[in-house]
Amino acid sequence: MLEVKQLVKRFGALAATDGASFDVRPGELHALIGPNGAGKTTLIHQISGALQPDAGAIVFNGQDVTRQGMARRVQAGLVRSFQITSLFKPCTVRDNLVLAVLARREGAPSWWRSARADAAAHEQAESLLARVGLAGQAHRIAGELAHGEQRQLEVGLALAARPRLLLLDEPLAGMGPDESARMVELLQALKDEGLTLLLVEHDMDAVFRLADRISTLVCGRVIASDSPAAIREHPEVRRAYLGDELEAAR
Ligand SMILES: Nc1ncnc2c1ncn2[C@@H]1O[C@H](COP(=O)(O)OP(=O)(O)OP(=O)(O)O)[C@@H](O)[C@H]1O
Repeated sequence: MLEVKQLVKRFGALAATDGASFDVRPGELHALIGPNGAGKTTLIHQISGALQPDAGAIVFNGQDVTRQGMARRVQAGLVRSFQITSLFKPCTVRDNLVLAVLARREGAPSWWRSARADAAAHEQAESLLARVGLAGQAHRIAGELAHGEQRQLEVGLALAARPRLLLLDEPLAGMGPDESARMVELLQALKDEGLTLLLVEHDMDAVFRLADRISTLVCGRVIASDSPAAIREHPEVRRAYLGDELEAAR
């Protein structure tokens, strides 16, 4: 579904990605791991279209999207989860999702109709609420949700774009154990629906529980792409990053 080929992104003298290559297969949850500063976020930004690579190629469903902008990629189904800062914090959870559904609709948005009166958008928003585990929270103000719930809503906003591949950058960051468990459950449910996911995550427990395959990025290069079992035993991965983290996740 996604082929990342020899991506290079330089910031001055630093090559944040330095010939990174890996692929994501349809229906899999693929995790991207690596030490701090390895280039994971820079890689995700290039895949989503937020950053232009200096060299290399990104192929999505057989189409070279390397020079396409973010909006075109989203239309094609390559969607990065929104950041919390793009929630409409003064609005309710339901209104956030209704607006996301309207924003992603094909063709010109019908702004002359009241968003609140759009039955189809409401129906889709209700289904998204249930999918991300916020069905009981529809009337709450988004800015007043707990951190973990805001991240669940953020996934809901991304799902409103009907992704074929959903990119998630550290969805468990800053969460307590209960919030993490809920997000892991949500990611597992999305995977069970058949959605393809690419996940950057430092929580090795979650990564090894959820991932079908794992790519390890070190100094801007993917040094191994394999099953969790093979990555766990991979000598170079253990040496570069995972020795201690893997023992803890066992
Ligand atoms: N806009 C930028 N300008 C200059 N240097 C940058 C920029 N963005 C990232 N870098 C540098 O590129 C390298 C890779 O950063 P990146 O954030 O992609 O790593 P990461 O693997 O996501 O790290 P972490 O796990 O800590 O989030 C780092 O050395 C970082 O300081």
